[in-house]
Order: sequence, then structure tokens, then C-alpha cells
Amino acid sequence: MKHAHSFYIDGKWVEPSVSKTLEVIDPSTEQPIGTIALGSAADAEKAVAAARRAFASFSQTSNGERIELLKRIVTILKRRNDELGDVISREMGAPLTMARADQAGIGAVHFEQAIKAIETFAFDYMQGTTRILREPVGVVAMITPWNWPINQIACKVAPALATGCTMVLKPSEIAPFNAVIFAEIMDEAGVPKGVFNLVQGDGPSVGAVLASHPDVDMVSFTGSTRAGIAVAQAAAPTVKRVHQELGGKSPNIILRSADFSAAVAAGVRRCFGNSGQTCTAPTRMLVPAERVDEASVIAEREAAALVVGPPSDPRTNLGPVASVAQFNKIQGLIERGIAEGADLVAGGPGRPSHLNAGYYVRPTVFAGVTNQMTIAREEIFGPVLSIIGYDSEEEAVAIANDTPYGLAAYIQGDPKEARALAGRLRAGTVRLNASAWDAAAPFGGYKQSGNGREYGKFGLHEFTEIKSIVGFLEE
Ligand SMILES: NC(=O)c1ccc[n+]([C@@H]2O[C@H](COP(=O)([O-])OP(=O)(O)OC[C@H]3O[C@@H](n4cnc5c(N)ncnc54)[C@H](O)[C@@H]3O)[C@@H](O)[C@H]2O)c1
Repeated sequence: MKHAHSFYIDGKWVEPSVSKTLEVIDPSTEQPIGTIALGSAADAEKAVAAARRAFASFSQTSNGERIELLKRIVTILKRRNDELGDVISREMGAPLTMARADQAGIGAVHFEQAIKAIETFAFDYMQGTTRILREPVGVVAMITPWNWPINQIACKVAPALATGCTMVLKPSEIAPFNAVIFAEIMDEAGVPKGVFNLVQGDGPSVGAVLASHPDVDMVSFTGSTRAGIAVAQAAAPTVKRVHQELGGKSPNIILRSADFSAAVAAGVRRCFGNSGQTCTAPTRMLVPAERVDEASVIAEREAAALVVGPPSDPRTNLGPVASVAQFNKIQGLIERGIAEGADLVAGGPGRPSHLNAGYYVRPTVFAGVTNQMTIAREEIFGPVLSIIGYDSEEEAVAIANDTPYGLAAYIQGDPKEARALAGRLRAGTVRLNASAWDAAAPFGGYKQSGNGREYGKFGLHEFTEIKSIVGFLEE
């Protein structure tokens, strides 16, 4: 059992103001693996005050000093990578090999990108006789989810440190232990006291306090659209900057020119990665109407080939989903798909028959889905794919855009056609064919998927204010 009963505030591990704990559950066994202390408003206050005090000096450090700090963090992140991966796997259920390579590994990538970005970022330039400065935004509150926990922490902390901000992190209470290791890494790297602070806790007790705090200049939130709206509402009276990375319901348009069976198979695997708990998962597969049956057969085969099992087993492709709440929500939506008349071609309700405990979900594929069905509209955040037929490309674009979300979209087919269609999709990222992830590409959502952009130099923009010094040079 692991116990994390202190918070990292002002460069020290300190006792919480109120003694209240929460069990952390291993989703593969449904058993507790430890406890964390839950913070209160008083802990959030202390952390904000420490960040405010530290801002005066940290905001004045040179780019060179901050680059050196980021480099030390990269070295320690890499050294502790597998330990981070192991913890993530235990607390949110990602298969161990993937948790080490991707879930944990991505942390150092964001720090490396921030180092690269800072080297060429225009912090200071002249426009005519006016000098334009980009200055750190100030004290940043960071509220993060459990699904890619180190990714979301690193892609906020790296640009915040790179630009000279100070911060308070409130990670997900469902996957809190990786954030403890992360705070230890900040400490070992020599992040000056008060610059990075960690307070554990739930949304209402700590997240909302940070979001509404008058001494917090910006809140950077990643999570559900529901909580993102609550954060923006709490932040509004203090007119702070609100950055939101929220949910998605991403379309994957398979054009008539695509290598059909490869595109369908890859689309299924991409949708089910991380047990479907990725905000950019391509959950609506749009195929030519005359090929829906063929797509169903390929998708059924792909789903059946995926191994659902314990995260520690190297053969596992899909671990459990992260929590009982997620499990119940996904089950309810699968039932809803059946009740609304979609054709169940793979998976379905209940746990896979070979597993008798754990929040395991059967990789589920529906065909004959219309874009008005609940399963095509709501973010399920589990391994559930909807196959939707289209007649013309015009209709495919209309269906793709007919969603309140706009985080990502995917197009498979002739590169020239795919490029032409990309501009018509209302999404922050459009991925063409089997393109690899680009860690420097701006990441964020249109519509109800969020506000603002993260990653690389776009992260630096996000965490800076712009100052004009007019008349800096005489005419
Ligand atoms: N767009 C993105 O970059 C991105 C990335 C990953 C996950 N997500 C989204 O995150 C969701 C899954 O994560 P989750 O279940 O942890 O989301 P969640 O919204 O329940 O929780 C996210 C974080 O917000 C906190 N929180 C909850 N209510 C709050 C409130 N009222 N005030 C302040 N903080 C509050 C939680 O404690 C947690 O730290 C999915 O909807 C997914 O699409 C989006």
C-alpha cells in the first residue's frame, strides 16, 4: 500500500490542513492500492501564496537559467521513467509496456519540446517604434485528468517553467501517485521553492478554489467539458485567463480512395488504444454507405484480436478502464446504443467472460449508427466505436462537423483528396492517413473541445502575456 499524505508546497513536503483521505483503487482488481490526503481550501491558499511569492524572482530568471533547469528535469524524468510508468499502470490501468513507453515517456518529450521552443521564441522584439514583450502570465493553477496523467502535467508545467511562471498543480484524485513522483523530480532538479506546488484533492474542494482564487492569473484545465465549464464559471469573476482542453467525439473519414481494409483496421486500433480513454480517439468511423457491411466484418475481426487483460501481462492490448464510474457510464452507453437500434457487431455489455474482477470493458463496435444516436453524440471514453455510412464527401464532411466537439479529425485516403478535405473540418487537429504524432504541433480544440493551444512554442504563447512599450524608440 502506498500512502501520500503530504503536499509539496514552497519547496517542502507539508502536512495537509485537514485530515481527510481517499483510497486509490487499482482498476484491474477493484482493490485499494493506497491512500492520498485530500486537500482543502486552506492548502490551496497556502500553495497559491507560495507561488505568488516565488513569482517575483522566478519571472526575472534568464532563458539560459530556465533552459538548464528544464534539461535537469529531462534527465531525471528519463531516469525515473519506468517507475512512473509502473505507477500509472497501477492507478489507471494502462498496459505496463505502453504505460512506460508512452504514458510516462511522453513527459520528457514535452520538456524537450519546451527547450527547443524557448531557444527561438520571440520574447522581445520591435514593431516599428514599439517594443513588444512576452512576459510570464503569473501564477498558474493546473487541473489535470487521469487518462494520460503525465502527458497533461508535463505539457502544462514545461511551458510554464520555460516562460517564468509559477504554479499550483492539482492532479486527478483517481491517478494521484504519478504526480507525487513528478513533484519529487521537480524538487531534485532544483526548481526554486514555491515555483512548483502540488496539492492533491478533488474538484470541488481544491480545483474550484484555485479556479476562483484572485491571486491566480491563469487556470489551465484538462478534463471533461462539464468540469471545464464549471472551472470557467468559477474563474469568471476574477477575469483570469482560462485555458481548457476538453472532450472530443472525433470523426475518422475513410474516403473511397483509401486502402480500405488497412484504414478500417488501423481506425479500430486507434479508437481502442488506452482502452478508448484518449480525448482524441477516432470514435466515429465514417465509411462509404455501400461498404458499411465490409467495414463491420473487418472491425469485428480487429476487435476480436485485441487482448483484454491485466495491465501487467505483456500480451495485453487493453487494460481495464480507470474507475467504476467510467465502467458504469460506458456500460450505460453501450445499452443505449442497442436500445436506439444500432447494430452490435462486436463486444457488448458486461465484462469479458474470461475476467471475473476489474473494470474491463469488451471492445465494442456498432454499425448502422446514425449521427443523431446518443453513442455518436456523447463522449463515451471507453472502447466503443460507431461506424456511420455516408453517400457523398459532402455528406461525410457534414456528419464529421455535426458535433458539439472539435478536438481532432482523421482522414484516410488519397493524400491530395485528404489535404483538400482537411481545411473543411472544424477541429483543432486533423490527422492524415498513418501520420505520426507531432509533439510540436499545436494541440487544442474548436467548439466545446476547449480554448487555447498547448505543445511546443504554442504552449509558450499560452503562458505569456503581451506587453507593448509604445514610443520605445523615438520616431
Ligand atoms: N482535450 C484534452 O486535451 C483532453 C485530454 C485528456 C482528457 N480530456 C477529457 O478529460 C475527461 C476525462 O478525465 P476526467 O474524468 O478526469 O475529467 P474530470 O473533468 O472529471 O476531471 C478532470 C480534473 O478536473 C477536476 N475537477 C472536476 N470537477 C471540478 C470542478 N468543478 N472544479 C475544478 N476542478 C474540477 C478533477 O478533480 C480532475 O483533476 C474526458 O472528457 C476527456 O475527453 C481532454
